[in-house]
Amino acid sequence: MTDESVFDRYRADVDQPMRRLFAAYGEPRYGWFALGVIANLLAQFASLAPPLVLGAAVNRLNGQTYSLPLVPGSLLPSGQEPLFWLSVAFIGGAFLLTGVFTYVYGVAANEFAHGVMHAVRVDCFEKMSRLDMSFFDDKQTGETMSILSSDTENLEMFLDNALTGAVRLGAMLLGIGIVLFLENPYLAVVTLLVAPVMAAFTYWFMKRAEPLYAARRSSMGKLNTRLENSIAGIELTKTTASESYETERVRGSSKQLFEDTMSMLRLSYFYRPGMELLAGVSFSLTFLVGGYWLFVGAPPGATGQLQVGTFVSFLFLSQRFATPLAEVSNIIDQYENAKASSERVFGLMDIPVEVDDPEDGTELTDAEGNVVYDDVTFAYDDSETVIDGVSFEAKPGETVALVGPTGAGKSTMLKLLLRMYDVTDGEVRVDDHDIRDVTLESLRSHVGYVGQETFLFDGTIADNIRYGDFDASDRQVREAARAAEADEFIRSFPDGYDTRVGERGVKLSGGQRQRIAIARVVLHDPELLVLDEATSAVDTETEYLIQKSLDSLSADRTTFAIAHRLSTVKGADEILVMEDGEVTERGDHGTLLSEGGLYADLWSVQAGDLESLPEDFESRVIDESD
Ligand SMILES: Nc1ncnc2c1ncn2[C@@H]1O[C@H](COP(=O)(O)OP(=O)(O)OP(=O)(O)O)[C@@H](O)[C@H]1O
Repeated sequence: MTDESVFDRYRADVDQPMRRLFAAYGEPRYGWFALGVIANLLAQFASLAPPLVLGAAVNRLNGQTYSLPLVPGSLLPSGQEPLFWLSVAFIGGAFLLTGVFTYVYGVAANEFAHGVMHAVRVDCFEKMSRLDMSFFDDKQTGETMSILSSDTENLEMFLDNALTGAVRLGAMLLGIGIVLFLENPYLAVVTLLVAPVMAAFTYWFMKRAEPLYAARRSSMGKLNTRLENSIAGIELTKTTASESYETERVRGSSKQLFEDTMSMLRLSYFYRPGMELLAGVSFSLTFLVGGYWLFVGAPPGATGQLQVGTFVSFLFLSQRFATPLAEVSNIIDQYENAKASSERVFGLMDIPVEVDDPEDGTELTDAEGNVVYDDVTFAYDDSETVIDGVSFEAKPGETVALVGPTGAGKSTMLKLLLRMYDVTDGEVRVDDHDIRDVTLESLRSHVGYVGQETFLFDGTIADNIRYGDFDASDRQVREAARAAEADEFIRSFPDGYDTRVGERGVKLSGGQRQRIAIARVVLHDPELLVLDEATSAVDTETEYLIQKSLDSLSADRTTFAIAHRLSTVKGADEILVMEDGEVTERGDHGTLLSEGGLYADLWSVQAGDLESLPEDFESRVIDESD
């Protein structure tokens, strides 16, 4: 469902993701990268020394000269015993150096890879938190989570393992190639004869593997989305006894992933032994030609003698080919994953933010709380108009109530004030500023919002009241809770204000969560208050308590209240009755009752007086979009 998403649109336009990744995130850490590469090269070169020393020692024992590539013979001692000790020192020193360089390489490569991963993750989150509400309306949670976790991990794996693995492989091939040529060019050609075949085989593998990796990634994404959805909907699954249905759905997605993984692995398992076989061919050829040279005489085209020690070194070194080459499939695997992951990362980063801070935005300071909706029209995305030419004014300190049938556009109206979305036409002004001209932070910090459902972060009750005013003292938190009629129930918990609320606040009742949300607003003390059916989800007794605290909260600040229970907004300065995105009636409670319109009918319904309803009542209150 989320597969064909806004992500795909921007992902498709990401150009050269890996280059961009290096330019944007690699650059500040190039020092670590360079150190890692150099240490890696040195470690590889040091590890080539023991077979060469072994070869030289064997030569000496056969009465031939003890020589090492790149080491001038004049520096070497001539006696057998000093040469023995020198060999021991060389071999010991080579292992020591390999160890030290491998350590340096490990530290540097990880600093680089994890540094990039950390920066990418934080930037992705920062970008995500600035994205428009409409992005979240499309429910991209699973996809966004997987970018923040598994995609950044893929990048880390590639930068840490594969990139340095590739460097190591290159260093190994280069180092072995050079050493072999220095030792014996003829035999070196024989040993390296299979290298072009290996390259062709690798190319073939990469071409075949690419679509298989893509298929696997896609089924992995689908499975994640499925799991995300199934876990989020566990309550519905249980209440409708649909566990087996959900399991079947997960089984289907998991089976697809299994099959795609197996097709990929079948190719991969074919490649790895294939490379090992080619490395074996290289070894056998070296053995064949070198052995022939030693036992029979110079092979066609070769001149001179082959020393036994040189032959031993060759055999050891040509064996070294196999392991790093077999790693190529891992490197390709991780490269493909990282490429797709950086596409996803930059796909997210490239999503444009519509509702953003204006350039040179004004700070809304000391708002008085005058709010004007001036001929406001709004539609979500490109769909039909939800608010249609609405105008009204709320003077500082006034309460404006919005009532009307479900789907009429009441919540949408208030979301426009918070700039969760921008108006399509007209403007919303606070203290004579078009809200699009002031900074988002200063606008929102002047508005307190209590919705139908309250989200609480996992943490303590005090943390949740303090959310948004993080420096508030314990005393201020308690006072706010008292004003929100929450102090009493909070203190009845054994841990009081330090009680942990559980994920999303599940350990508290709806009414308790709502009172915590109100306490949060009281503490914040905003000039504007938005109450979107703040009491709809609670019982009558709690509603009474909440209403009491809301009444005192709204007494001296501009308040917008949406209510289905009309008794809660009876005292509002102005009541706007909305139908199909338009304000069809306006006035205070008395005026609206006397007009005998929809408001008066709704009031009759709530008073239980169904007899007096006009015939068209039902058709007016039924949401046509349902
Ligand atoms: N995020 C959204 N994306 C697209 N359309 C939306 C979105 N939210 C609401 N709508 C549509 O906008 C219209 C107005 O919805 P809104 O929530 O503002 O109505 P409401 O009057 O507050 O309803 P209720 O009283 O049921 O909360 C509805 O037709 C709804 O389907």
